[in-house]
Amino acid sequence: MTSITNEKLAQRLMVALDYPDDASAREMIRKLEGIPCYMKVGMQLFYQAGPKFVEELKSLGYSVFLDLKMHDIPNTVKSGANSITKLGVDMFNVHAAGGSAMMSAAMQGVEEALAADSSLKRPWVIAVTQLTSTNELTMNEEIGIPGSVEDAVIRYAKLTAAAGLDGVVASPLEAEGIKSACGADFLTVTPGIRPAGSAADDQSRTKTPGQAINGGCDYIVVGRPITAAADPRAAALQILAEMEHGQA
Ligand SMILES: O=C(O)c1cc(=O)[nH]c(=O)n1[C@@H]1O[C@H](COP(=O)(O)O)[C@@H](O)[C@H]1O
Repeated sequence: MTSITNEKLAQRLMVALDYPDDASAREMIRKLEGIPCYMKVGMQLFYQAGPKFVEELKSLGYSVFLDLKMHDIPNTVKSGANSITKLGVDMFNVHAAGGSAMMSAAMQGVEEALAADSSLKRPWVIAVTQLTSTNELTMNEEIGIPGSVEDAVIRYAKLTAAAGLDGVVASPLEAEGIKSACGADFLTVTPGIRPAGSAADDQSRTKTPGQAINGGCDYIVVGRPITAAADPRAAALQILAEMEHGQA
């Protein structure tokens, strides 16, 4: 049976609270009560529920990944990162496609917030490489990046590491390559997680929770396989069990 107090696993499952309002998100949080996990707040929920909801999650004791995927000119991303750091989140992201000046500016925004308020904790800052919904055909023919997705992801990961960020968002297929290119301590946060037999939905590059953990992913991000399940609590426990035992 899964030990739901296992702190290590608690730091490795991130539940994507992709909901249109705080009431619906709260209902899911209630169903998952006692299950150790990060909570991920994305654009849909944050644009409706805002900083207050982040505060609520923090007061409930959750670690929070604020997934707003910033991608703008360096000065704007620096200011955004500064504001996000003041929210007290544990992790946030930018797009690596914004380039190294933009990513360094994000880090500067974080540092300035910390310098102004010593009670703040430094959040992990990570960069999205190629979205897990992207396949090679789309990347080559629509986005205009040649070569394999893995090569493009690793190129972005190296750029991200050089800019001083803590890690990347990538698919579980690329985690091993990222670790060998950027070092074991460079974080791999991986959506595109689908338990065996579940629908891929709009994800293109997927692995099961067990395969992801075996493949060196540090954190796995799971939305619909938990939130759209008939019994979300059972689905989350099943994923934790698979993570713990490393089953495919
Ligand atoms: O940054 C992210 O979290 C992210 C990056 C990416 O490349 N792919 C991706 O799916 N995500 C997010 O991860 C979650 C995956 O949700 P499900 O597909 O429902 O498991 C969603 O909230 C996405 O916004």
